[in-house]
Amino acid sequence: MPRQCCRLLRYCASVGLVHETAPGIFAANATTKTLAQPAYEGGIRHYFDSVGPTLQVLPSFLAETKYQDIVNPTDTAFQRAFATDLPALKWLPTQPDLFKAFQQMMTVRGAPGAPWFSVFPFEQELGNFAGAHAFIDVGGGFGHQCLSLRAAFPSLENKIVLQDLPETLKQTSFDLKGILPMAHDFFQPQPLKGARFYYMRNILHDWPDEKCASILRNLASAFGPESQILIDDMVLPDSGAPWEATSLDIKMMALFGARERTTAEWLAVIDAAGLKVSRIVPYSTRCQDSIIQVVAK
Ligand SMILES: C[S@@+](CC[C@H](N)C(=O)[O-])C[C@H]1O[C@@H](n2cnc3c(N)ncnc32)[C@H](O)[C@@H]1O
Repeated sequence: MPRQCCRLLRYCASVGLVHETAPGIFAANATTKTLAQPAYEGGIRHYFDSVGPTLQVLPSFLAETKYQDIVNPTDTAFQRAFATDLPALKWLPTQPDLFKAFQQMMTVRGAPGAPWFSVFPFEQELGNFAGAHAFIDVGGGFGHQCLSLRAAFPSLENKIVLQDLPETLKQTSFDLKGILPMAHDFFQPQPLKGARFYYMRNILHDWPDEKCASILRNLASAFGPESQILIDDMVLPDSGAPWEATSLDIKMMALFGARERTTAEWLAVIDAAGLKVSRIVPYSTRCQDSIIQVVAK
């Protein structure tokens, strides 16, 4: 093996990324195999190429803005890092490689845990709903949540809709058979009326409070008598939040001018949209990823 490769692999072995089976001989381990999957590779690229440069400028950005709350998606450390006036979620789609890495990473976020619908009483809530669209994944990315729901509930075939920006839908390589893809901007009124579930995973944590209220109002405008919104996001504890949650919160601050939220903060945002919470069902213990069930007041 060339000396250069050996040197790099010796480093990888020292931090557990490969096994050193004999002097100068290396083998892939479970970590190597995980990180070689496109979704995890996407995660590494996203953190190196989009999050890293943003966090590098965050300290000076915070000092310049005198540690004020960051609530404007067009005035965050991200704009400084990438010399753009666009919000991160508008700029990233203009950079296909960075955007693909971000979307790939999202397909495995939370993947090792129990799926949300195995804890939230999904079937019971679905009841005998007979409308055309049972489940709309609003801002559903590459469609991974739609696919796992369809696999768990085959009767939902052709009743699940994946909505996202056209740039996202164009890039998905998943076989979306039985799922209806639809380009839709969630800052516009929801065109599909009367669905049972309007589901959003890791959407509202990307936006400041006012924008969240606007997204929620656009969904509520489509409510039929059986409709509800399911927000799938973290609920921060009032104290003692784990590092995974607090670091994601800082990422939301730095890139999007957004935040992870405590129960009180969720209740306030949902109330501002003229809606109410009917229950909160946590489904992952470590980060308190939860389904926040929202209904008309
Ligand atoms: C953090 S990702 C979450 C993706 C997916 N829900 C998940 O949990 O993996 C945010 C998603 O919002 C989409 N998005 C951003 N702005 C949007 C808009 N105005 N309308 C619809 N989707 C949008 C992005 O394309 C992206 O797929």
